[in-house]
Amino acid sequence: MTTSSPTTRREATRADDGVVVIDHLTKTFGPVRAVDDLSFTVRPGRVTGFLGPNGAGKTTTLRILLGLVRASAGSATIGGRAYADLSRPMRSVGAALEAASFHPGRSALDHLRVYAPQAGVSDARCHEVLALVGLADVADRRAGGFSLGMRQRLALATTLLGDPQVLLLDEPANGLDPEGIAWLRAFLRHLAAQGRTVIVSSHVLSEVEQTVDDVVIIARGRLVHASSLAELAALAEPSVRVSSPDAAGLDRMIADAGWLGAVDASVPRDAGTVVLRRVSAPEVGARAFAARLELSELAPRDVGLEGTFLRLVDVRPADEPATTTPGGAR
Ligand SMILES: Nc1ncnc2c1ncn2[C@@H]1O[C@H](COP(=O)(O)OP(=O)(O)OP(=O)(O)O)[C@@H](O)[C@H]1O
Repeated sequence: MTTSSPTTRREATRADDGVVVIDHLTKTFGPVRAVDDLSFTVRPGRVTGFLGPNGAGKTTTLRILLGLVRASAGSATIGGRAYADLSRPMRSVGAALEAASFHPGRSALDHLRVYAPQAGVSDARCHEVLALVGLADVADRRAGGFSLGMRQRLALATTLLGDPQVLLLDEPANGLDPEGIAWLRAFLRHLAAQGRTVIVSSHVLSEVEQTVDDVVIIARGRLVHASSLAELAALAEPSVRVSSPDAAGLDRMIADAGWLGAVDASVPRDAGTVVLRRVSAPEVGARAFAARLELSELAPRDVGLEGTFLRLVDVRPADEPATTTPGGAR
């Protein structure tokens, strides 16, 4: 704990309103451990990607945060408070979790008017959020005729009604065309720059990697990795695809070099072709030359961020520790 002057403490308190803390959170559904002793913190002023494969526990975590599901153990708080204890929830947090459903016969504006009293906002705010998401021109059109992208924008407008400090959005780019995706990225960055906490969940990193500052990656309900996107990029490891007309010779070389553990088991292994992780092309070239092994392919692979993400969420032993620092993932 650091001491601070009254002024800075007041500022800090305001910023703290947007801090989301998941603390040793566990949720079981019968025999299923959907969330398993999960802890992480999300800060305001940044866009955070909440990532994990299907069934990882993202929705359950966010539903607990929104007070829709009760935790089995641990806590999930916004600005230090559980959702149920927030004095004006729609001012604190706006969420678009499920694929939004709208009354098809209701106009975009009327849809927002339904939620306005709950958010404690005026009719003017309904117009304002429609303009913010680029739907002002279709305010009076029926939502039933909207494209998926327009429905996503309307869902976003709904979450913004109460001018919330924290935004929780589940796969918000889904259904948007490239122009819409570019708009969404700029918009989310703008919201974070205003000091809001923006959490975007997705099961693919590539969908959000141009939008997020930070990543929280979970798998099987557990934390796998939490860092800035830049730190995640630093975890990329080299990998190389190697082929030889002499399949037996290739196997021998891999064994002699002590690379059996480096063979990527997730890549189909054709006779005479393997993918080696954490091994560089020059290392393989030198070994092959020394072993007088003919190679027909020696191709370094750019795993990219998505590759690093997939490696991290790969099924790992249940007791293997999560990583929160670069270089610690093994
Ligand atoms: N109400 C429920 N009853 C029983 N099991 C549930 C319930 N809700 C979630 N689960 C299970 O908990 C696990 C985590 O599900 P969750 O929906 O939180 O994952 P997710 O990361 O959001 O996945 P997706 O990306 O597919 O939405 C899954 O095994 C799921 O089947």
